[in-house]
Amino acid sequence: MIETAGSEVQLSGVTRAYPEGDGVRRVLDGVSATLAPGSITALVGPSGCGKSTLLNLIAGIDPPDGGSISIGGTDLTGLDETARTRFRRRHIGLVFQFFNLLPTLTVEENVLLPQQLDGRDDAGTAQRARALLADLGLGGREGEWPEHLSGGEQQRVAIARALAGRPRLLLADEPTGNLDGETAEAVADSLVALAERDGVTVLLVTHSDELARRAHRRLTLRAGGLTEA
Ligand SMILES: Nc1ncnc2c1ncn2[C@@H]1O[C@H](COP(=O)(O)OP(=O)(O)OP(=O)(O)O)[C@@H](O)[C@H]1O
Repeated sequence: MIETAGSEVQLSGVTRAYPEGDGVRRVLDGVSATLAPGSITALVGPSGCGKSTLLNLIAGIDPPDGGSISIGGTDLTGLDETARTRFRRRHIGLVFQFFNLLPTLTVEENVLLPQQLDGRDDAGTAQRARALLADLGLGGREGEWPEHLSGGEQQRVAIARALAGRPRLLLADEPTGNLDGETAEAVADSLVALAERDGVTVLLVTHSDELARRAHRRLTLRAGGLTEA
């Protein structure tokens, strides 16, 4: 049993606007929610409503214009960019629609990269990376190049990379959006099963009802705010 406790995520009055024409468009207009530790939440909503924007704010990639984002008691909005990057590397796993694997690194090197960047690549890390790849059906594929893998296999590598550092929070932006139906279902099952096993808190942006159904909870972002649905 792996001991990883997910963090509680608290969003309070989060706002974010982008320039539009001569004015600004308030994409997020006071978003508040609490994600329970170890919960899996699907974030849905119409195209352009701000789902990726919100995910990027929670990841600390961008700061919000207002409000606060707290992960496991750490207020991200109180951190500068360097500290947010360090926090993200240490505590947050990210999965993207287009996998974002580095083509010049092998499968295992891709999985280990975030921890190398964080100075945490010891023997235990490599062991966990290999175990995760095996859990994801990629045992024996560690030395291959990403481009030799199918889309579903590449996304499994990205899931291993996201979980290898024992994150407290996993953020996934359309993780099955670039996969065909059957592959998408298998990848979704793996992601949910491993997240539940590790007890990691998960927020998944998705247009897929199949994926949203696997979550414990569904939040809809519409007109700048979140509703339970
Ligand atoms: N860097 C930016 N500069 C200006 N406008 C932006 C920027 N990023 C996003 N936007 C705008 O903010 C709005 C929300 O974008 P976002 O990508 O967060 O939506 P989304 O809900 O994830 O959409 P989709 O489901 O289509 O991926 C869109 O109107 C988009 O054009």
